[in-house]
Amino acid sequence: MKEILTKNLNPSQTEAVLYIKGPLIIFAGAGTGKTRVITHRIAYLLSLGVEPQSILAVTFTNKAASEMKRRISDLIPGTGANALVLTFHSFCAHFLHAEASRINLNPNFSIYDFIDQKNVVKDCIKELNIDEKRFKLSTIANKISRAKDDLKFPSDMSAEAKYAGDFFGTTAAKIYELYQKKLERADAVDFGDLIMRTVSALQQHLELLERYREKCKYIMVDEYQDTNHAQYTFIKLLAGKHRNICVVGDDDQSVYSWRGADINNILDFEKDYPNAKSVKLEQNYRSTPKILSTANQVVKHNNARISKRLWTQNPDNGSVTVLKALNENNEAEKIAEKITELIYLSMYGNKYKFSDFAVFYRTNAQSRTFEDAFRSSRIPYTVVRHATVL
Ligand SMILES: Nc1ncnc2c1ncn2[C@@H]1O[C@H](COP(=O)(O)OP(=O)(O)OP(=O)(O)O)[C@@H](O)[C@H]1O
Repeated sequence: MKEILTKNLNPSQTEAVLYIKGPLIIFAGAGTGKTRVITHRIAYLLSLGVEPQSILAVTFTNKAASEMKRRISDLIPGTGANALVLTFHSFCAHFLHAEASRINLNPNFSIYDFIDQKNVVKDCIKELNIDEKRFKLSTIANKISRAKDDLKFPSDMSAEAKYAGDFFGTTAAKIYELYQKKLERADAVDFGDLIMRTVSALQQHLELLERYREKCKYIMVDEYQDTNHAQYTFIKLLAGKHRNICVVGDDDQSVYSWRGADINNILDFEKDYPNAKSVKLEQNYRSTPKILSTANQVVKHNNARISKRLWTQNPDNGSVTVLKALNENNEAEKIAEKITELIYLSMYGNKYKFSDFAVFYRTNAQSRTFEDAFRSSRIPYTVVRHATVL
């Protein structure tokens, strides 16, 4: 089985798949077979007779979790489907349902999304007679979410704000306190609570912690560079004893600091888990050498990073063009013009279709400018969004 599972892996991938005892960090550049490694590693554990339910693989999106599950099932039909591959939020939601009675929670609790959260904040602001213009709903809702990502209770937020003489923070802490009371009264938890309450439960009830440590004997975390403090603590608690923890990520692809992600979680892994093994996946299977050298030139300027250099055996074709634009509207117009030009030229050679083009942007709000430009240039398009976390 070992030979079959490693047949389609390069040497670094094989090393990562076969290293199953003790802490392992896999630095995986884009397109280097990260998902292939995680799925093969789980399949390898299963092939050794490890119970599927004792392998926990955590991802950030449901889409990633189902893709991984599908690939594991292809490798090990039957048992593969039973491995615990799920998001942080769904693991914690299951945990809170299962352990509700132990931690003073109604097992039929509801889960509030960001819209519900903002409605509760609105009620709190009203009830506390606070100026809604100065204390904007979404700013406060975000501040509460960030506090939970950092495992901070209203009392922590209040103490910090008082210490810093921060009036805004002191008021936000009052809102946070009332917000929590309202959620409790409604038997509700929000996304941040799912993880924060799980962490608190594991910290406060040693018996629970031991039981879950025993249950989750092998832990894997995808996109580790995107974990926030709460998720990091959750993993550290579960893996703290057996230390069979494998994290996969790329410090060069950390884009969620605005959402509480802490790049130090990946950079400090080897400090957190002394004697951890580290494997770098640097062979890229998706891009051409020119794209990779351009990317390498950009990321090498990042301040704190683990040194790595992506390379590929793919043939070189075409070059990277840098387009300078005056502003975001001009940028979208120029891209629309370029697509129109290439499609028009193709009418004779039938080279490009609209579906050959993809536009990547950093934040959802940026889609608007492209959508406007595409509509006015009559370019058909689809906006592909991230799957929700639950
Ligand atoms: N050892 C290998 N030999 C040949 N092709 C490979 C190998 N490893 C990965 N690939 C191919 O590289 C591509 C990327 O693999 P995969 O989806 O597992 O990577 P990833 O690192 O998870 O991607 P992403 O950058 O989206 O996170 C896939 O097309 C996969 O088939």
